[in-house]
Parts: sequence; structure tokens; C-alpha cells
Amino acid sequence: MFLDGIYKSYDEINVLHNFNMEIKDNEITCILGPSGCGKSTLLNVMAGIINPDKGSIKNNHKKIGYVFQEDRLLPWKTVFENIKIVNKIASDNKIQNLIDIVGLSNFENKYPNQLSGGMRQRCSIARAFNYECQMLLMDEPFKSLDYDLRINMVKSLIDIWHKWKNSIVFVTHEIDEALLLGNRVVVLTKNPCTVETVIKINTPQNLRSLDDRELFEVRSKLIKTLSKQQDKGTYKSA
Ligand SMILES: Nc1ncnc2c1ncn2[C@@H]1O[C@H](COP(=O)(O)OP(=O)(O)OP(=O)(O)O)[C@@H](O)[C@H]1O
Repeated sequence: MFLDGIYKSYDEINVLHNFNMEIKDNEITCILGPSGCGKSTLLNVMAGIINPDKGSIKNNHKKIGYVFQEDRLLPWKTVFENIKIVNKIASDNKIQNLIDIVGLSNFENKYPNQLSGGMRQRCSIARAFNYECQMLLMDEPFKSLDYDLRINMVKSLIDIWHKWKNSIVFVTHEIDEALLLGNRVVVLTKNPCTVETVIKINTPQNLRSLDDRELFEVRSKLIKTLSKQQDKGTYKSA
């Protein structure tokens, strides 16, 4: 996908101003940027949910999935049914496997109001995996999870992506998530939102550990770049 000269304003706020970015096929692109810089707006433009004021999007992907910051589950459907609904021909075994991957075994017949916020979000992630899209947009999908669960979800996402090799665009405030997941990490600026830096990480995801030399060097670069941005206090690194 290419975003070419994208502009998007809300009233007097120029959120995206001549924004250009390429999302490579079959890669995970992680996006970091100051709070309120326009990351969700950018994903919404990519998904076609909002139209840019100007600019063009070149996209070969017919099926785009989206994991929103909130779970958006159907309250009258169970966990199993919420996951099934986006791909009704998926086998029950496949859906059960996704439920197990996201750690919701034994909750298949529960309704969203019987789950915690983190469990609902994991259900919405399983639903996105069941959708089998060519491009998956994920807006801070693990933010309601505690550290251990987040790291487990990162590992599950890597396993699924290895089988599937679709394009994933993953917005996060967590540097460690970006380090473990991204083939590329894009840092955005605020007012207006533009691409500050793109860092490529060469070590394959399944061989990465946060102590690796390459990740250590990328972390230092990211911290340096992000510290130039406003709201640098919103970034966390374990
Ligand atoms: N529908 C809207 N109407 C008016 N202003 C909006 C609208 N959506 C977003 N904005 C403004 O646009 C800017 C970018 O918002 P956006 O949600 O895209 O940022 P973000 O980087 O995703 O934020 P966060 O890191 O807090 O999730 C913010 O100043 C926000 O207040």
C-alpha cells in the first residue's frame, strides 16, 4: 500500500499534512508516535473508513481487517459466535484453535458482558485472525493486557503471521512490542503528522529477544528519536 500526499484536517487541526508512506507486503509495520499525533486517523484512512481531504492511496489488498482500540464485539453473541461471524465457512476446529491461542479456552460460550476488558479484546483479536485478510490494521490491540499476557499475545501474533504472511500495521505506545514485532518501525511526528524515521529490523521475529544487540541498538535509536517528540513521557520500555 502507498499513501501518497495525504491531507486530513478536523476543523482547524491539520492532522495529516502531505503524509507519504509505503507499507510493504508480507511485513509487520509498527507505528510509534506521540499521543494524539494522528495514528488512528491514519489507520482509518488506510481502512477507507474516513476519506482524506486530498491525496491518494494505492492498495492491492482487497480484504482489510481492523482491530480497533475497543473490542466492538456483538453483545448478544458468544465468544465462539463473535469469532465465527466474520468467516462463517471456518471450521469449528479452526475457531477453537484461535480461542486457545488467545487464551480463552473454556470461555467459548460466554457472552462479552461475562468477560473482562482484556478477555474481550483477545476475543476481538481472534476474530481478526479468523477473518484471514490480506492486510490487518491493529490499533494498540494489547493495551488493556498486563505485561505477561502482552508478551504472549506478541508471540502468538508472530506465529500466526509466520503461517499467514499477510501485511500487518500495528500501532503501539510500547517500544518493546515494536522491537519484537516489526520488520519496520515507523516513528511519526505531531502537528502535523509526518514520518520522522523508518527503522528496518533484520533479525527474524522468531529469533528475537529483547537482549539482542540489534534490538538494543534499535531501542536506543527509537528512544533518541521519540525523545525529540512531544509527550515523550507516553513511551515505555521495559
Ligand atoms: N472525528 C474527529 N473530530 C475532530 N477531531 C478529531 C477527530 N478524530 C480525531 N481528531 C483529532 O485529531 C487528532 C489525531 O487524533 P488520533 O485519534 O488520530 O490520534 P492518535 O495518535 O491515534 O491518538 P492516541 O495516541 O491518543 O490514540 C487529535 O488532535 C484528535 O483530537
